[in-house]
Amino acid sequence: MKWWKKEKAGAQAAVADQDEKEAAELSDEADVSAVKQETAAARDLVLNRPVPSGPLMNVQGVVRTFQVGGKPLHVLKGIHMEVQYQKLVMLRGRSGSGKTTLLNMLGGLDQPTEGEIWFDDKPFHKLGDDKRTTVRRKDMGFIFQAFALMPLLSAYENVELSLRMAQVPKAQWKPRVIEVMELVGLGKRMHHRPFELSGGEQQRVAIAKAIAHRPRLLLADEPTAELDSQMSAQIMAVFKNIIQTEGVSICMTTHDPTILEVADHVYEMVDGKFV
Ligand SMILES: Nc1ncnc2c1ncn2[C@@H]1O[C@H](COP(=O)(O)OP(=O)(O)OP(=O)(O)O)[C@@H](O)[C@H]1O
Repeated sequence: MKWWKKEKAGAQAAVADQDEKEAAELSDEADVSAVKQETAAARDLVLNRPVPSGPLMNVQGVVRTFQVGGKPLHVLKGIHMEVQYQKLVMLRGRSGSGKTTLLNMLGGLDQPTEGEIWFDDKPFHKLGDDKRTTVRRKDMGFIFQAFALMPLLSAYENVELSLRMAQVPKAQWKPRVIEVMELVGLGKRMHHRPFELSGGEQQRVAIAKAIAHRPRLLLADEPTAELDSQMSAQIMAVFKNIIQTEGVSICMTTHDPTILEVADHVYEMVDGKFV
């Protein structure tokens, strides 16, 4: 497991005990239909956001060099790319080509040695740690190869946890969790725990969790790597659906040539550069 995946899992574990208690307090008797209307209104607001003509994310000349044993290791060697609003972008390349390193930059989990990353017309590469964390929590969602779900919490509670972490007001949790679980096709299985769900279903819970707080950008590192071709196709169908219904943009890495056709744009990475 890569370090930033561990960091995220650790942060979630720290609040898990408290979350389990609070999740138990949720009552099924709440007036779901009234709050569902509020949620629909919030979604309309998101979808009616004006879509600017420029890209959501613009990467210019990004270089990332690590120092390994006192020697420079050049992993990214001048990356230029764009993620347009409400599009699906794939980063394809062999293991070790630098895809995850680039995804870490896009998500603000690491910073470029050189170059610029503009997010929503703001210089993301210039922000300090705190401001980057704020942008990440509010406007970005992450999906990982290992599903990063809390095993003791139900699918519902896992998604609710992400709303708590994004500091979404508690009154919105229930309708929003139900909405995103229905969106990923798990409306009838949301009270199951991860071990009671298939790999594809667990990944759909992870998607629900990543989009629940209405991010603008979804970053996914090999989201279909552990799935068979049928489940991978389902995940890609969910991605296409949430671009339409949630107005999100997606950037994902993949090794899998069979899913490339659903991308709006594919960047092929070889040894730290696009070809
Ligand atoms: N923090 C780091 N310190 C030193 N080297 C690193 C660091 N992070 C990544 N690397 C190196 O950068 C190279 C690219 O790694 P990266 O994980 O980005 O590749 P990848 O294309 O995502 O591979 P995979 O598909 O296997 O995940 C590798 O040689 C890796 O060892």
